[in-house]
Amino acid sequence: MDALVRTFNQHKVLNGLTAHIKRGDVVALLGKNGAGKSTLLHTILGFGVPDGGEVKLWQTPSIALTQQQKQHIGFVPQQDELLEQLTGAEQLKLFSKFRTHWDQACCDRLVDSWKIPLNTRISKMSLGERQKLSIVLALCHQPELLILDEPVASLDPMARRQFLAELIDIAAEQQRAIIFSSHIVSDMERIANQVWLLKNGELAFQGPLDDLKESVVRLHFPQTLTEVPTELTLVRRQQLGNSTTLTVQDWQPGQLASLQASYPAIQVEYLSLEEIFLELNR
Ligand SMILES: Nc1ncnc2c1ncn2[C@@H]1O[C@H](COP(=O)(O)OP(=O)(O)OP(=O)(O)O)[C@@H](O)[C@H]1O
Repeated sequence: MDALVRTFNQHKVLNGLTAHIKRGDVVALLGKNGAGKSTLLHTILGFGVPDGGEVKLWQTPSIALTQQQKQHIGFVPQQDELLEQLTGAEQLKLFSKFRTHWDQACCDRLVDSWKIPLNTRISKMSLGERQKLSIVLALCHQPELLILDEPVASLDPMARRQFLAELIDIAAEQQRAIIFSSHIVSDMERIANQVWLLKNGELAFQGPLDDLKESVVRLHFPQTLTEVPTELTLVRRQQLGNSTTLTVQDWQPGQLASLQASYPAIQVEYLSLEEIFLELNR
């Protein structure tokens, strides 16, 4: 996508986003409630027309994808789009009929291990059962691009783990691109290799997860700092008794040596993705 803009009621929810994905990428899409994650995913899928810029999949604008290209996309929406009046089995049969690459063995395996009650009418299924069924539909037609909008919100911890294991297997094949939004940041940290961090309509960070984890750190000084070293990009300062902690971004490991010249006891703490997300959204 290039310079992508989406505006609702004169508010630019997406304000000029540029990013690219390729096979093997597993992108964790992070952002607070209302940051624009679903809007971005829907626009990538061609469900909404950009107000500026463009999104292309396989060199085709998303809004002009052919039926054949759409066959290569798997999507788990935040709110499922299952047909209430059908049973699970009927829904699977109907969906698979229109998919050229349907993998029945994958479907049987997931339905069995997730104990999806296929004979139950979808309107009577629990939220978690519906979410599992949506995931089966998205995963088992072997899409080249898999887009998951909060796919685990209603899953119990066991099902969540099984789902993540499936996703890790799919990601390991390096044949697909996955974009995954979730508020369970620790899950994303286990499977993602790329991060898009949406904030105020822009990508506050986009790039490899490892780069993000190296660039946002906490520096512990066992003394009260009178001033913040000018070479640091400060995110937050905390004072606890006589020690000072600085959370910084744009950290370069090479900076440590020069800081140690003035502060020999300085310590660097690397953070989890969840902590980084919280720090950058404070
Ligand atoms: N069709 C629409 N019309 C008007 N405003 C919209 C529309 N779709 C989204 N918005 C607004 O755009 C903003 C982003 O919404 P979006 O659903 O993309 O956020 P999100 O990051 O997915 O949030 P959450 O984490 O709560 O699911 C919100 O302020 C929302 O009210």
